[in-house]
Formats: sequence, C-alpha cells, structure tokens
Amino acid sequence: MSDIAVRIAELRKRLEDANYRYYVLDDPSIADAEYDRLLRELESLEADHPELSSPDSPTQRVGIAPAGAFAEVRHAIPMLSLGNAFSDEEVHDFVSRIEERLDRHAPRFSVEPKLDGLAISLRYEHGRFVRGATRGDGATGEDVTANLRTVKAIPLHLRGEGWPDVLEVRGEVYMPLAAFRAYNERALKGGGKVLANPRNGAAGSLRQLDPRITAQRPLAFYAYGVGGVEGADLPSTHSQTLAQLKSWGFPVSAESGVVTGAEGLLGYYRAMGGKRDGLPFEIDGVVYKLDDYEGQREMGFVSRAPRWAIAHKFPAQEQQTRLVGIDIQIGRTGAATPVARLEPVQVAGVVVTNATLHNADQIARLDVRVGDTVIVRRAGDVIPEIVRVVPEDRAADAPVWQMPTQCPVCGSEIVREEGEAVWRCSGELSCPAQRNEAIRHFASRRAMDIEGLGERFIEDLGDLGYVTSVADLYRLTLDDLLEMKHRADAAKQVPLGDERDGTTPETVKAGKVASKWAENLIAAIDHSRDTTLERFLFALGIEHVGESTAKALAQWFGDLALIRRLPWPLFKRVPDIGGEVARAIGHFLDQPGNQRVIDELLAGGVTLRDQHAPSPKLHGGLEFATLLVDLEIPKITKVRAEQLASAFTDAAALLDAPQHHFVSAGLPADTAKALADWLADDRHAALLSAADAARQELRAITPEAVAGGASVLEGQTAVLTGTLAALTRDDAKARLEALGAKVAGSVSKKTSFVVAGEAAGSKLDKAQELGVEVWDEARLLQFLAEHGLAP
Ligand SMILES: NC(=O)c1ccc[n+]([C@@H]2O[C@H](COP(=O)([O-])OP(=O)(O)OC[C@H]3O[C@@H](n4cnc5c(N)ncnc54)[C@H](O)[C@@H]3O)[C@@H](O)[C@H]2O)c1
Ligand SMILES: [Zn+2]
Repeated sequence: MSDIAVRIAELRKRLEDANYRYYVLDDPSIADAEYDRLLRELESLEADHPELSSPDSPTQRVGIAPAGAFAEVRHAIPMLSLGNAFSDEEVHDFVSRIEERLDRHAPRFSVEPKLDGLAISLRYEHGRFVRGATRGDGATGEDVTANLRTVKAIPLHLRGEGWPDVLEVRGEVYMPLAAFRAYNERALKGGGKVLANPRNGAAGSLRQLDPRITAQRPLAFYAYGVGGVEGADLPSTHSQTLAQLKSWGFPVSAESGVVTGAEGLLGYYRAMGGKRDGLPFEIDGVVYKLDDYEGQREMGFVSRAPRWAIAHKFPAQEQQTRLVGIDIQIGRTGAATPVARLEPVQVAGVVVTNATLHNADQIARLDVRVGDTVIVRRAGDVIPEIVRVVPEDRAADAPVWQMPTQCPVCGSEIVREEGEAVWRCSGELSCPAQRNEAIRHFASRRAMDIEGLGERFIEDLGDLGYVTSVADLYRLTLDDLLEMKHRADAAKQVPLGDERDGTTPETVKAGKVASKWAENLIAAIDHSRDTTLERFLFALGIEHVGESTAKALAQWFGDLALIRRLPWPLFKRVPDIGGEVARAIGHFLDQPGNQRVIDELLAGGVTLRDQHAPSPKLHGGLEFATLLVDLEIPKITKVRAEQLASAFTDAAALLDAPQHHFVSAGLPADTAKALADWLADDRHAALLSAADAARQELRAITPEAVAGGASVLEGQTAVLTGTLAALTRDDAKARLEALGAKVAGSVSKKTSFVVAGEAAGSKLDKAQELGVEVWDEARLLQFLAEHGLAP
C-alpha cells in the first residue's frame, strides 16, 4: 500500500470509531473540531486520489445505522447531513455554484441558526403524531416515538387547518443550556455521570430505553424542514413552509429569516455570531438554504448532503490539546486550586493556554494526567475548562495526578480536612499569596486593632513591597508610609492629595504634603504592640480559630511559648476544640514560616500582657489514656485506651511493645493489629512521643485541681483587687476556683475574703468598711502552696 492509502485507511478507521462513540454510545471521545479536521483531510485525499475512494467511506455516509436497541424506521425521504463552510471564501464558493448552475444572480436564502442537538423526523397522519425517528444512517433511523412524546415542545396534534394527510416534519431535539447546567450540577453533587455537552445530553436522553428517564430530562425541539408530504401541497418556498409549520403548532426558531446573495449570508453569520453567547441554547453555526423549492430540485444532492444548503460553522467551543502540566494556585484565603497548563490552542476564537480544573476531586473524577490529550471547552465568557480526556492518546505509564504536599508560593504544607473539597496552604501567616488577607485580619478591630489600616493601604503596602508579612508592619517608618502613598498614587494616576488624607492639590503644590494620617497610623501600629494573648492568637488567622477559640486557648494554656510547641492532640483538652480545629492549629504551628513570623512579631515589640500558668482545670485531662483517645488512633476507643494505659504507662513503653502484648493487655486481635499498623508509621510514632512528652510536661506544671465536694474553699466567695507580682489575676482566679471558691467582681457582705495586691483601690476600702477578711499576696501564695497550687 502507498503511504496515501495507509493514511486513508487510518483516517477511515478513526472516523468510524468516532462515529460509533458519537452516534451509538452518545459518548464521543475526540472533539468535534478534531473530527471535522480528520474528515476534511480524508475528503481532500479522496478527491486527489479518486481511485482510492469507496462508497462506504465515512465521507460518503451520513451518521451510522441503528444498533438494534430500537425498532427501525425507513425514511421515505432520506435525512441527509449538511456540507460545511468554515470561511467566507467557502460561502462565496457555495453561492457562486448556485448562481452558475441556476443562472441567477443573488438568490434568496432562508437563514437559520444551527442548534447543536439531534436530528429527528416526526410523522403526522391526519394531524396526529404517530411516529418519530432519529436520523440513523439517513436511510434508516430508530423509532423513538415513546421518548419523543415526553418532549413538551412536540405537538401531539396539529393546530389550525389545511394540513396534509401525511406530514413528516424534520427538526432538532436539543437540551437548553439552563437545563444542561442544572443537570450537571445535580450529577456532580449526587456523584452521577455528567453530560459532556448539551448535544450529548440531548442525544443520550432521547435514546434512553426507558421513556420515564427521557421525561425527566428537559428537552426542547424546533422544526426546520419537511420530509414526505401526502394529500396537500406545501408553499413553494422553504421560508413559507416554516411559517406554515409554525401555524400548525411547531416551534420554529425566532432567529431565522430570509436574505439575498453571499453578502446577506455573511451579514447573518456575523449577527448570529454576536448573539451566540447570549442565547439560551448552544449553536455551532448557521444554516443557509436556497429558499425556493424549484431551485433546490435543480441543484440536487451529492452523496450525503444537498447542494442547495450548507452549514457555516462558528469557531468551535471545544478543542483538543495536550496537558503540559498542572499548576497549583493559592488564593487569598489559602485555597489551593489546580490549573491546567495547555499547549496553546484556539478555542472559540481565543488562544487558550490555561484551563480550570476546579479542584482535586474534579481531577480524580476526570482522571486527568499530565501529558494527556484533553478536550478544552470555552463557552462565552466562561473560563475555559477541561471537560474530558481522550483516553486513546494516554501514555501507558502516565502517573495518576496527586496534589503536591507543599505550597508552591511559601513551601508550607498543603492539607485538607477529611470530607472537604478544598485543599489549603497552612502558611496562613507567612504565605505571600495570603498576605493581604492575613494583614487585613491581623489589623482588624477585634484582633490587633490597628486603627486606620484600611483595605487600600493594605493592598498598596503589600503590592508595592513594603510589607511581606504582618511582622513587617512593626518595621514601618513614617518615611516608608509617605513614600508608599506617593508611589501608589502615581501608579494609579490619582492627583496627589485625595480624600484619603485630606490634602488638596493646592497644599501639595505648595510642597507641604500633609503627613498627619501617616503619623496617626504609625501611632496606631505602635499602640497595637501592647495586647493580650487571646487577641494575638485570634490575630494569627489560624484556620477555624475564631475569637472564642482563641480566648479558650489563652485561658487554658495561658502562655504563648507553651502553645507554640504543643503537638495538636493536646489542644483537644480544651472543651469545644475538636479534632478538626486541633489539627488546624497543629498544621499552622508546624510551618516554620508561621513560627518565624511569630518570632519576628515578638522581636518587633509585641507584648502579651496577660500571660499566666496553665489552668489547673487541665490537670485531670492529662492521663495517658486520654491522650491515646485524643490521638485518634483507629479502633482505639475510651475503653481500649484505658486497657492500654493500665498495661503501658507511657509512649515509650507502648512503642517498645510487640503486637501480642496489646492482646495480652486485653485488646481484641483486630484492634491490636490496627494499633500496631498505626504505630508502624514513623510519623505516628513521632507524634505519639512528642505528644506524650508534652502531656507529662504539662502535668508537671499544672497544679492539680481539687475535685468538687472536697474543695477547701467550697462555698466561699473571693474578690481580687490590685496587682499581684507572682501571678496574673486570671491565674489567681483559676487557682482559687480550682479549690472550690467562687471569684466575684465586687465586694459585699457575702464576700468571704479579698485578695489585695499592689495599688489596691476602692474594693479594699469597701472590704475594710464591711469588716471582710483581707489577704495580701504572701498569704495567698502560702495558701496555694499548702494546697499544691503554687504558681
Ligand atoms: N466528536 C466526534 O467523535 C464526532 C463524531 C461524529 C460526528 N461528530 C460531529 O457531528 C458532525 C456531523 O454530524 P452531522 O452529519 O449531523 O452534520 P452537522 O451536524 O454538521 O449538520 C447536519 C445537521 O445539522 C442539524 N441542524 C441544526 N439546525 C439545522 C437547520 N436549521 N437546518 C438543517 N439542519 C440543521 C441537523 O441535525 C442536521 O442533521 C461533525 O461535523 C462533527 O462535528 C463528532
Ligand atoms: Zn503558601
């Protein structure tokens, strides 16, 4: 075989396979534009080598013969395809051929949108719908009457009068875009198969074996012609026939019309091209038809299409290209979104090099792999997306894609909570991608409360490089601020001096740039240095850590340095902090970048004025068994953890033990195995050791709370006033409460005793007035020491 013959055979094979997937399975694998390219290549090879042409070549045939699931219907008048034009030149050629053959100048054409759906033929006998069929191979189609009856736009009885005894109406069944999108949204949520595009939606729905399924899919229909007619005459032009069909109750496109000559056609093409994105259905081109039937008869047919009509295609909305890579983009809140990097390809008239992949789940669902040939879709203003993979073109060893473990911007870990779609960078504080959002939160009123640091300043400071993280705020000088504003205004071409600082162009001209706003901002930043642990923890912007969680962390642990080095399971000791929040705090603290920014903040002068010893309330929760539960080891329930804790006293003992010792400790075999498997992971073993060390350390520094009824201060009310040297007021309060006292805010006759520190004020006076017992700090400390709660 010659090279040409080989290529022809190859093209025929590929086109036949594509036809089968497209027409029979309603599940195309290659893009329509690719199909069209292959078909054109085959057409031109066959035209140049007529000796190699064949009547069963895909170039000679329409569609594909029915596969047998439905009864067959022979079309009395064949249902043909349409020739294609992709350029103005081809449209001119089409018109010239007609002008020459009919010896007529500027003939009249009916012009219609080309909806992308599925061609069908509807047979009416005496005004009643009796049968509907698909096009099939043009000569024989499939009987889909029952399914078509569910399409509301198809009249079951003709309206008006004057209809022929037998009338075959031809038109397109299609799926409106709104219905298509709604269907796919539901499918995505329910985990079902999504429709590749509206045309496959229509074809797949109509060719369901169960009409009830078709009925659930909102299909529409419009008529664009007639087939066999018996017992009456139709008008003499196509456009009049369409008007007639409309009067009998058929939907006919409102966008159709009549024009003359090639210029008329091209004008219509451009007008429809402009409307394309706003239409409620998808069109892949427009169709031009010589309007008078006599002219149509004279022009006749080639094998698979009429010579009197042509489809002028729009730039395709789906193209195929190669996926060169998958990049991760980090959003302002840390969300990691995969973006496809593509070999450049024209889609709907625009060169596309990137496409969205939505999220990691979508990649898994499509099974997209780097190096794949993919189909990219771009409709209207919608961001281009990858809709499917061409599986035939995949390299055998292409690895399954996995979300990278590190943020490409800051190097922090990318993590995702179980059951969530979104992965995120845990470098909340240090990630440049999250910088502006982090500063906005850090400066907000309930966090560090930096007055005057508004949205625009934050953007300018960040974008112009004056701050790379929140820590840089404490390095800003007055000059920095003035220079920054000057540059920002110049970049935005704002006349110097605007509403932001109250200066007017006149004062600027005079050379006196007002700098009051900058002085105020520097003062506000300075003021924010003095803050509380709970505000600071909230300001860090840790995922899931809102004000109340920050407050609880501050109250229970009391000390930033301690919190910074706790492994995540320990955070679960705070009521209301569950696994998800604890892990989020752990991820945050595990990132060296975040820790570095905290160091810088402290070096920049941030002072937390209310730090104190951990709450005595922690103590009871620091058993080894509790930790084992908090670690969330598979199958280790509270009961199992207690069994383990009575056999093994700490992490070291547990890590040394072979699996059968877990069984000796009372664990069922499968639980023992689950534990051993868990421990075999080095990261788990390290976490267990670190968490247990932290537990023991905490236990040593946390005074033991005396339980309920036996409390020495049960029933007593204490009031704290003045400043204590050895411990904060919160800390003193926690300790007194741990011993059973109630700590009140004001002194009354019911007050049992008042603890008065340095510079005690009116509360002390009141106590003396009422004769209430007064303790100084030394007495308090002694009392606490006697009861095991010395700070
Ligand atoms: N991706 C694939 O694997 C694959 C496989 C086979 C076919 N295809 C696509 O299908 C096309 C071929 O299908 P085709 O033979 O149906 O040709 P076509 O879709 O290019 O044109 C003919 C069809 O247009 C429709 N049509 C819409 N509006 C019309 C109007 N106003 N008047 C007349 N007809 C109108 C009818 O259904 C008619 O059968 C190819 O160009 C290709 O894009 C794709
Ligand atoms: Zn990051």
